[in-house]
Amino acid sequence: MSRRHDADRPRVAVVGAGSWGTTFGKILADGGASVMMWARRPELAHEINEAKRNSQYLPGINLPRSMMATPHLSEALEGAEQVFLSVPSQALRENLKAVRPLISSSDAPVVSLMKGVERRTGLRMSQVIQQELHCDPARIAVASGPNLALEIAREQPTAAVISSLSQETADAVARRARNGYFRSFVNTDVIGTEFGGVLKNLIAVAIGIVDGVGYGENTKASIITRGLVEMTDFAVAQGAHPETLQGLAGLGDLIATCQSPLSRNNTAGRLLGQGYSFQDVVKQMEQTAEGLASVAPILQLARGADVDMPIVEQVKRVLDGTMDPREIAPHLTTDDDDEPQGERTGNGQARGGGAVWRSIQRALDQLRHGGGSAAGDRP
Ligand SMILES: NC(=O)C1=CN([C@@H]2O[C@H](COP(=O)(O)OP(=O)(O)OC[C@H]3O[C@@H](n4cnc5c(N)ncnc54)[C@H](O)[C@@H]3O)[C@@H](O)[C@H]2O)C=CC1
Ligand SMILES: O=C(CO)COP(=O)(O)O
Repeated sequence: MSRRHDADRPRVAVVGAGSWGTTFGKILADGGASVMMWARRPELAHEINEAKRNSQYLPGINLPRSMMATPHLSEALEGAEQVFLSVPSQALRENLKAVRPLISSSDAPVVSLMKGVERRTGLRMSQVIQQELHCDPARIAVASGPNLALEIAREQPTAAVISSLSQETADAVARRARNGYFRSFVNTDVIGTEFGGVLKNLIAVAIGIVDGVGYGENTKASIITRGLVEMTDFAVAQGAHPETLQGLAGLGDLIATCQSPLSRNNTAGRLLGQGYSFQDVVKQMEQTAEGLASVAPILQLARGADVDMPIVEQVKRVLDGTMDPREIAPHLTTDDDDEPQGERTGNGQARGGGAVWRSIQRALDQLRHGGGSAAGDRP
């Protein structure tokens, strides 16, 4: 089968042909683009081209004819109007070094589909892209939301947020990344959108631990609810808008990832809760569970911003083997001398405290004064 672009369709490139890269390629192709995937392994590129399948990552899914793959990065990127990146976060920087000379004369938007931070630097993926490509940040976008790959590959409807400092870039990417089963909203809060995706992974690991030890719905509901406060306090302290964490990239993704056995972070947590060590879990995971590498840098950033993250702290302790998973709770059980806290005040934290409550109040104020809906994702 030929791997030539259809001249009538806009060309896009997707770097990384795992479960999300391949699914996003299908979203783009079903939205009208001619998609060239870069797959590291030639045999995977061959399977995508010849069988229109990616049987390892998306069993049972037929891929569209307008989706092709190549093991050659230069071929994937040639003439691409938009470039989507979907490799594990820890591998992004090394891959960008190869991408850079190939797109140096292009001003195509570069879009991160990833949900991790770099372990060594604590940087978000858009920051790593900016550093390695030396490009205008207005060219960079990120995509995030409740997007379990296999559900989307089965064309079950969902939505996401495309975020860029440039409204124009966000709009251009959102127009490309939409079809009958996938709706892209836009915002300009890159920090909130990226951290939403990173942080919900950590809460999903905690929920997996709860499942693994066999606790029930109360424990999960309280960890999800307090987890959202933790996520919001952290993200706001880093410069995010609280509304973003109430949207698809925050609450939406938190619900999807915490509830679904398809989630790799949730699965990794379940194994930890069942008593497997961190090393055993890493060995058993066949796909990327970003949360495992993000815990330490997130806690370091949280300490720097004076934000408490008791749930994420417990995940770290379980990963380190210094806490029995059965001690998992929405609070640190070792802090039993704490004074009672106001539920929504976030414990008076430095800058992020009370962000959830403030955003709810702002929304209520706007409604009361006839100001329409609260700020946030817009289609
Ligand atoms: N799978 C999902 O449902 C979703 C995943 N994501 C994010 O997408 C990103 C990619 O994850 P998945 O595709 O799910 O992971 P995956 O484990 O399914 O696939 C990762 C792909 O990257 C390749 N890879 C591994 N190491 C590499 C390296 N050093 N250089 C180049 N390629 C390498 C693998 O061969 C594989 O093709 C992650 O940040 C994840 O959080 C975001 C939304 C949904
Ligand atoms: O980000 C995801 C869903 O939105 C996928 O979650 P996992 O990486 O835990 O599978």
